[in-house]
Amino acid sequence: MLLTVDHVRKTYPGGRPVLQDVSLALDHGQTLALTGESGSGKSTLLNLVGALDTFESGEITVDGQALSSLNDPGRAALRRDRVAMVFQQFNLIPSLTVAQNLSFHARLGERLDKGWLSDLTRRLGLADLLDRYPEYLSGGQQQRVAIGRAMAARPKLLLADEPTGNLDETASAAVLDLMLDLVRDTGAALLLVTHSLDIANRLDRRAHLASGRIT
Ligand SMILES: Nc1ncnc2c1ncn2[C@@H]1O[C@H](COP(=O)(O)OP(=O)(O)OP(=O)(O)O)[C@@H](O)[C@H]1O
Repeated sequence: MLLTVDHVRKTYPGGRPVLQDVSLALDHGQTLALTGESGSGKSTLLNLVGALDTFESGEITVDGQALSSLNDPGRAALRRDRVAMVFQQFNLIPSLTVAQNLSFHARLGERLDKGWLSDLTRRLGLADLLDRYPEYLSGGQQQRVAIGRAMAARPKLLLADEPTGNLDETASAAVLDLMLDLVRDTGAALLLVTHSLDIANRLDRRAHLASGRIT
């Protein structure tokens, strides 16, 4: 298994547990849609898997690494080398051009493969936009850059939090197609949070989060 989430519990300070007892597993190359009501903890779970936040009990393993055993540098290395994230708000770096955004993560991990990057740029339709800054791009273009930035380092696991949530129907369809193609071609696994059943149905499996558990 590439990812296992085993009886994970997460409580934010001063609150009730958001995740009570969450377990799921994802194999290499598999795609899983995570659905659930607003506030059910989907982003929380994604952040835990992406080692952006910690949990109080249970265990998460990513590519054989138990996250509870990692210190801050270990978590940073996991995010740099094996996991990539795409967010609803795109989260591009505004002071960097498209070209610089695209290579940013791969450079950090010293995993920049220029042939792959130019292939990605072409596939994502970004070749004519490389010198632009994010504020001069449409939402769909920004999300294509974010996907390119995520996939440039060839992550084993892509985490996507409502990646089409800010896009119109046409741009959503294009972004989803590109993301699924890239994930399949690179053998990456995908854990994708969505409110859309249509999107969830395009993925291999579906998990629903409610009352702090997968149902
Ligand atoms: N940093 C935080 N500190 C305290 N509470 C938080 C924090 N982040 C999220 N929460 C709370 O945890 C619960 C789950 O939030 P989360 O964002 O994971 O849900 P979600 O399922 O992704 O929701 P949505 O679909 O609306 O994005 C919510 O009640 C939220 O208010």
